[in-house]
Amino acid sequence: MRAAEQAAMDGGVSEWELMQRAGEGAAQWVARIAAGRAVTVLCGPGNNGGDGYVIAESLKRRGVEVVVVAPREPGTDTAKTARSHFQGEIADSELPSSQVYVDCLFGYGLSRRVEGVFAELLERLAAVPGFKIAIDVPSSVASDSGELLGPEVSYDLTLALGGWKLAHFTMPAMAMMGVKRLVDIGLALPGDAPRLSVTPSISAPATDAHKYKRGLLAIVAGEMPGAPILAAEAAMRAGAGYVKLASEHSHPDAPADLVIVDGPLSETMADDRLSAILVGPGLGRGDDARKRLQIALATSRPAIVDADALHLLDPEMLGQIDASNIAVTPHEGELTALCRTFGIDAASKLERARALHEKTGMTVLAKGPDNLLVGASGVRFFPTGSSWLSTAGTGDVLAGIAASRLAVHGDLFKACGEAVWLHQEAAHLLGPAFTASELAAVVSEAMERFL
Ligand SMILES: NC(=O)C1=CN([C@@H]2O[C@H](COP(=O)(O)OP(=O)(O)OC[C@H]3O[C@@H](n4cnc5c(N)ncnc54)[C@H](O)[C@@H]3O)[C@@H](O)[C@H]2O)[C@@H](O)CC1
Ligand SMILES: Nc1ncnc2c1ncn2[C@@H]1O[C@H](COP(=O)(O)OP(=O)(O)O)[C@@H](O)[C@H]1O
Ligand SMILES: [K+]
Repeated sequence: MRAAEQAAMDGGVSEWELMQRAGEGAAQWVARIAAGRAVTVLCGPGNNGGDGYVIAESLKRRGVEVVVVAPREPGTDTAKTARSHFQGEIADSELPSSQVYVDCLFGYGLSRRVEGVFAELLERLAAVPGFKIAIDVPSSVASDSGELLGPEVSYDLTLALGGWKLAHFTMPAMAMMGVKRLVDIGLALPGDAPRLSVTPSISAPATDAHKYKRGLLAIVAGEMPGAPILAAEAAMRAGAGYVKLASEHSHPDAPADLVIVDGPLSETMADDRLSAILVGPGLGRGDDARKRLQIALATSRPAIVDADALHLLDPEMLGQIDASNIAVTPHEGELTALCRTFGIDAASKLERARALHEKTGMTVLAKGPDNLLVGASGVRFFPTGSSWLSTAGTGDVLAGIAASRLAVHGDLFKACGEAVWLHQEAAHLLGPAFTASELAAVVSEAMERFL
């Protein structure tokens, strides 16, 4: 953001002009929400506070009753300019009772824990009823990590200024932001900046499609039969023309349309029509599992590696293959295990996922409420999905969808992104309290949104 703002200023747009755009853009939202009700604006000492004075003045001009609470005088030149343009009432620390609150204490300049008068104000803000709006980011949130550096306030709306910050899509910060909207202030973000994933567009099979052309996916089963079946159920509904389960177990409950191959894995993997491989769900973690993983990866086919397999991957195994053919889909615990194995010591989820990608060449989909994808096309965050996804087996469904998409087009980064969207849409269709197999069953219905 600082680079983008600097570029705009080098191009002749002053910081004051940017602040006016940000403040006016935010004030339009606030005025609509206030709908005639009184508004209290909390202004901090930096440019986030400056935005607050612009918002307050703009609201006043529109006839809205406004009180500014500012425990400190502005410290930056631009915020001082903004302050001087505000003609209304300023209180120094008491939070008046109001129906709409606008929090402009700190933005991306927050650099240490919020304490003293600012912490007290945020604690009071947390306790009062009313509609609460965070400007740019909630004031106790570190915008680059999503870490909480002060009192937790539950906001109804967060207005990001000029561009999304990492905190907008990272836990724990994103959970307190309410609805999120972006206020455009005319900045051009650098091409390699982390971005929000855009809704994918999925094509129906070509007119001349047949099952192999649409993609043959092999799912490598292992010790536990349930997980690969769940993945297969999802994969059969996510685009691949042919899904095979390579298993040495009997699967009496497997659907009739799933082909189960029980011969030696090396023979199944020798089929040169294979477009993609999924290995990990239900694999087990013993010697046999390790061998199966090695056989699967030795094919050099694009692969989704998930669940148990994430505890077996190590630098030695990757040393023998082209790891750029692999996407891993770890949850928090699996990401920690991978970082341990590959000697990565980084603090935030983004830094860990990025380091894992850079060190190994693998595409990394670090899943969870704050899904994050790092790979050949950069970094992508995703809109928040249904928290009902937090149930056993939904990870297997995600892996099945990703592997199926991979079998269709062979692009790891794209497959992982599409999988997150399809997974979330399937959850959305089901509403509350579904099971993983119900989730797998509606993946084809979810597909409709993206065709
Ligand atoms: N630079 C620009 O071009 C623009 C910036 N804008 C706004 O400016 C914000 C960033 O402004 P700043 O960089 O001035 O930073 P902030 O306004 O976020 O806060 C920084 C100020 O607070 C102090 N501070 C940091 N942590 C503190 C703590 N825990 N307790 C007490 N004081 C603390 C700092 O020393 C500094 O004075 C953005 O979030 C956005 O709202 C917008 O106006 C758009 C244009
Ligand atoms: N609170 C949540 N909000 C949104 N999505 C979630 C939440 N918790 C989990 N998920 C999603 O559900 C899936 C869970 O996967 P995982 O942890 O591997 O479960 P399992 O191993 O039981 O299949 C992931 O895709 C994750 O992103
Ligand atoms: K703020």
